Amino acid sequence: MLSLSSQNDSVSASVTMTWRAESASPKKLERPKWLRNQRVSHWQTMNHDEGWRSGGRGGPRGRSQASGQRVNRQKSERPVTVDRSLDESSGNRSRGRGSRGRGRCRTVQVYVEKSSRVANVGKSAQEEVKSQEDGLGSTKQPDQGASFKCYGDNDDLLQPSASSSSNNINLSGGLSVSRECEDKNGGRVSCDIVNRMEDVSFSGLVSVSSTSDKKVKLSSVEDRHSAHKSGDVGNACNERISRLFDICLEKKWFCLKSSSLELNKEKRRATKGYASIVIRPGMVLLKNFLSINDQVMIVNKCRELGLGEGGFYQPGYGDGALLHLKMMCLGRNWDPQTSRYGDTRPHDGSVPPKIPFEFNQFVQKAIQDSQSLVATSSKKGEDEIPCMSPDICIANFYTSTGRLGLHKDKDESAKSIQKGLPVVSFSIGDSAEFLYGDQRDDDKADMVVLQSGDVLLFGGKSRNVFHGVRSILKDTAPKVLVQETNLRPGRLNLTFRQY
Ligand SMILES: O=C(O)CCC(=O)C(=O)O
Ligand SMILES: [Fe+2]
Repeated sequence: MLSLSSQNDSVSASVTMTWRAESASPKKLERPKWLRNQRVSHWQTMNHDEGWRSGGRGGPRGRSQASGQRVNRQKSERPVTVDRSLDESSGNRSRGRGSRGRGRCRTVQVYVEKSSRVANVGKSAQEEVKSQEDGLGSTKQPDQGASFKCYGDNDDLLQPSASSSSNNINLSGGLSVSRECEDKNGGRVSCDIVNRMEDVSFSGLVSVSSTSDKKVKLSSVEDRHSAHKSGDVGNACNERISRLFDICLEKKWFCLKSSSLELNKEKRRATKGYASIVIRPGMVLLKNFLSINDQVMIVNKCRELGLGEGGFYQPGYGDGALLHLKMMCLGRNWDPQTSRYGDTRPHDGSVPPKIPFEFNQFVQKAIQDSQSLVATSSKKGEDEIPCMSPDICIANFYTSTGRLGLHKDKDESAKSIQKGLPVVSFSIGDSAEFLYGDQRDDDKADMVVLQSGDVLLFGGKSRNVFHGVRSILKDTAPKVLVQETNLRPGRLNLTFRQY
C-alpha cells in the first residue's frame, strides 16, 4: 500500500501489489520498478489465492510518517474552467463559471510506470485517425463530446486567443495542449468550439460532408452561429440531446498500427498486477485494477448499452448550458437539471439500462480489496470504507476536450452519504487529471492522474470530497484496448453508487 500525503511536501508510503490470477505469481518479492524512485516504508504483495504477504524494505505494517520525501507538486500552467460544480449555498450541483487565475493544485504523482507511448509514437492516435479519414475522403462530423453553449449569451465570447495556448507536459510522458478563449474583458471562457475541432471523428448518425478538417471546422462554427441567430437555438439543443453517441469509432475506418514494443510493454503492465494506494482517509486508488480484458468487456458492454434506450446523450443544465461530456445512467437516472435521481429520463422518458452483473462484481472486489488494504494499514476506523451495493452507475464519456468541474456527489440518499458509502469510479481509455480536495477551489485541490484500468474509491471520511476532471490527456489510452474496441479518443468513466 502506498499512502501519499501531500501535506508539508512530505510523503509516507507503503505499497501493496496484487498479481492478477492470470499472471505467474512472483517467486521473489521484488520491489516493483515503478516504486524504485519512491522512498517506500512498506509494501505488500498479494496473490489472488494466497492473501497478504509483507515484503520490500520491511518496516512496520501500516502507515509511517517518512519525512523529507517530496511529493511532486506541479504548478499548473492553466486555469481550470469549472463547468459542473456544487453551489454550497444552495446545496445543489450547479455549473460553476470558469475560474480565473492559475491553477495551483498539487500533484500527487502516482504512475504505475513512466509511459513512453506518446514519446514513442511519431503520430498520435488522433492524427492517425484523421489522416486515415482524409485518405479515404470520408464523411465527417465534428466531435460531439465537447460543449457548445446553445444558449450562447454572447457571440463575442467565442474568440480564440492565440496567445493563451499553452502546452502542458504531463509527468507520464504525455503532452496535452489546452487553449482558452477570452471574452471582451479578458475573462476566460471555455473554447470548445475551437478545441473540439481537433477531435473530428466519425459518427454514422449525422454527418457533414467535407474533404478537409478545416472545412469541418468552419461549417461547424457557422452552423452553430446561424442556429443561434435564427432563433433556432432550442432545436439545436434538442437535436444534440437526442442524438445517439457511439463511444467507439466505425471499425472499417479504424486500424491503428502499434509497434510490437509498445504492445509488449502494455502486456507486461497488464500482467504486473495492481497496486493499492490510500490517497487520503477514505480514498483508495487501485492502480491497474482492471485488466485489459476487463476493460475491453466494459467498453463493449457500454457501447452496446450506450446505443440503445437510455444510452449516451448530451446532458445539460436548466439554464441551457451543457456538460463537457456525454452521459448514460444505469440502474437509475440522474438528472443534472434537477439534481435528482428517478426511474426514467425526463427528456425522452427512457428507462435506464440495468447495471451489468459483471460490473457489480468488479465493484465488490474493489471494495473488498480496499477494505483489506485499509485494515492492514490504518488505525482502526480512520480510513474505513463501508460496504456498498451499487444501484446506480453514471457512465461519462469525455472526449479529448472533456472535463468536469469540482463538485460533491451528494444527490444520493442522506443515509447513504451519512454512512459514507463509497463512490467507486472506473477509468478506461485516455488518462485524466483528476482533482480532489476539501474545498471547491481548483487552486487548493490535489491532482492525481487516473489511467486506464485504475479504480478509485471515495467513501468514509472522503465521501464528501470535492472532485472533478481537469483535463483528458490525449493519446494515452492503451493501444491494445483501442485496437480491440475502437474506443474513440477520450475517456470512459463509470461511477457506481448506492442510493
Ligand atoms: O470522471 C470522473 O473521474 C469523475 C466523475 C464524477 O465525478 C461524476 O460522475 O460524478
Ligand atoms: Fe462526482
